[in-house]
Amino acid sequence: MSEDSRRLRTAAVIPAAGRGVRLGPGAPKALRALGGTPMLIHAVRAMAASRAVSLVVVVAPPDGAPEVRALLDSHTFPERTELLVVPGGDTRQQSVSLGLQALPEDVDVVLVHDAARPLVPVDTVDTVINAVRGGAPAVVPALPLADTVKEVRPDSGGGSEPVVGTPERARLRAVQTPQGFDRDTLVKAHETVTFDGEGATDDAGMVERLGAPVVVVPGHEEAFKVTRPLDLVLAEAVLARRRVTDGYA
Ligand SMILES: Nc1ccn([C@@H]2O[C@H](COP(=O)(O)OP(=O)(O)OP(=O)(O)O)[C@@H](O)[C@H]2O)c(=O)n1
Ligand SMILES: C[C@](O)(CO)[C@H](O)COP(=O)(O)O
Repeated sequence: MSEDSRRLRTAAVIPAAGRGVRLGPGAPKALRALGGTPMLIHAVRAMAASRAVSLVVVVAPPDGAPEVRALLDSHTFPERTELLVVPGGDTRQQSVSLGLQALPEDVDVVLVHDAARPLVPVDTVDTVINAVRGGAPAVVPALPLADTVKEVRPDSGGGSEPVVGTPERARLRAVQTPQGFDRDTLVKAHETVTFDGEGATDDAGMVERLGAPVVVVPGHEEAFKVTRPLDLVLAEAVLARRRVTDGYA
């Protein structure tokens, strides 16, 4: 049996090491409550809801791995789901790299999913996995934009920014997670691609730099990222509706 034919497992890496500065003061964002349960627990359950996902690697705040392990141990997940916890880094990119390093050899498909997207539906997770299993090396769930987007020249000072252009909206997509990858492609991207400034804002962007194809599949409105306080209000409302209509825990 070749090495590749033994790799048949799908894992999810959940970067959860961010502070959540834009959400305001408090605990690290992934540990803040949504419907009385930490956002991270919702995100892990969202990945574990897919029958294809048998391993979830949680990337904890750098000094918080023991607390995150204890938190996971105090909640229930499907029996089929193995959970690992590793400490994260200073940037999202570093945290994802540290999560990838923890993957066992038999994993061939990797999802990378923000802890800050706790309510992604399982159908979206499965759509991404199926597209990777169907042969795409990198798959991104995304939605068309509601707003028109302007490209500006930032840092011009004085509170106003000159507009450089207006990209054609019909060609733009707002990308979400989980992003799905052939493991070797994603690892190569993390080992070889470097970004200046803010760094890569998503993993698919790193794979694009490798020159490998990246495809978009339909995302979901409820896969939005909890970034600012208003997002938390929306997340609480979605969760409350699910609890009434779907019996969601
Ligand atoms: N050093 C970091 C920074 C971010 N993340 C994770 O990357 C995801 C997306 O990042 P974002 O929403 O920007 O989270 P924060 O960095 O926590 O937010 P902020 O920029 O407002 O501080 C989150 O699940 C966050 O925990 C991470 O694992 N390690
Ligand atoms: C990966 C991501 O969620 C795709 O939209 C996004 O780029 C993360 O950005 P953040 O600034 O780290 O939240």
